[in-house]
Amino acid sequence: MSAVTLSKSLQVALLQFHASSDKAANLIKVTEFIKKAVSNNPKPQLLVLPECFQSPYAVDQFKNYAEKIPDGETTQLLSKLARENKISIIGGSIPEFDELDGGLYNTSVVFNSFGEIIAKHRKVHLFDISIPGGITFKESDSLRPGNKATVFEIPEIESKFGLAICYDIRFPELAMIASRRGAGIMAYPGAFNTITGPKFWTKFAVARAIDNQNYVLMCSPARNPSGGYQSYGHSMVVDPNGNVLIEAGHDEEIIYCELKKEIIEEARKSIPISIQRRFDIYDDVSKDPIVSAL
Ligand SMILES: NC(=O)CCC(=O)C(=O)O
Repeated sequence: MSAVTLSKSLQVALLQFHASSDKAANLIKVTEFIKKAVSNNPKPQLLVLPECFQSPYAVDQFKNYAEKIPDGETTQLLSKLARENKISIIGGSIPEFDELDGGLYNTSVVFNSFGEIIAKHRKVHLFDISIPGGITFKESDSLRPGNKATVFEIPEIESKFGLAICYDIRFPELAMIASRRGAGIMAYPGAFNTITGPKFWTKFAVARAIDNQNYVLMCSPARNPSGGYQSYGHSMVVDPNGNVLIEAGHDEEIIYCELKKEIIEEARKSIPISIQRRFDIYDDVSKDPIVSAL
């Protein structure tokens, strides 16, 4: 495992708000939430947005909100907001239209504090489920899956991250790959719902944190009673020992948290699972996967 890359202390903010069917209003809302978050004292160094923050979370709607990246208006707006506010942003996710292959993807774009795109993750595991009497959802009806794990570094805040989207959290490999490649933080923009959220959301956040002894950031849309898909909310930050440091309710709010490098180091030193792996009896998933930032 590479040494963990995290500045001594990092201030983060998770912005929990809901989207409506009005894209222009959604872009105004994200602008307002970012302005509010950066005016906090202490000012956060990194903002995390929710999954699908400029569109409804609906398979038959993604095409109507999809944009090219980087040319689309949402990517341009986040770049400008990152630059103007001198802040790094993990840009939740938006439906992306790729004109080269004609596909739609659920894509998260990351900006440094100069507004430059430094990472892009396309949701790898699509949310295709059917729970009798509960919820049926089939992202693959309109989306294509991404084909790589995403690990990136933000030099200005001296931190390395893994990035994945929502349902991706059910597959521990992406977080393992990131942590073994030096990430101290795993970020998941995600929109669990009122059926699977209460059962699984916190458990997965804690599991991915303990598996890898890293911080986990989960940023959800707020619940929107007048919308269709009901997001769970409960954005949270979990520390490397599996403690939930802060948790939102299900309404719109911003939560702030300080992440500390020494907590990761202590967790990994005192219970050194990271160096006790038995790759002689099972494979190291971080060895030759397809990984990149962009
Ligand atoms: N947006 C999603 O991928 C939802 C995932 C989810 O709810 C789950 O239970 O997993």
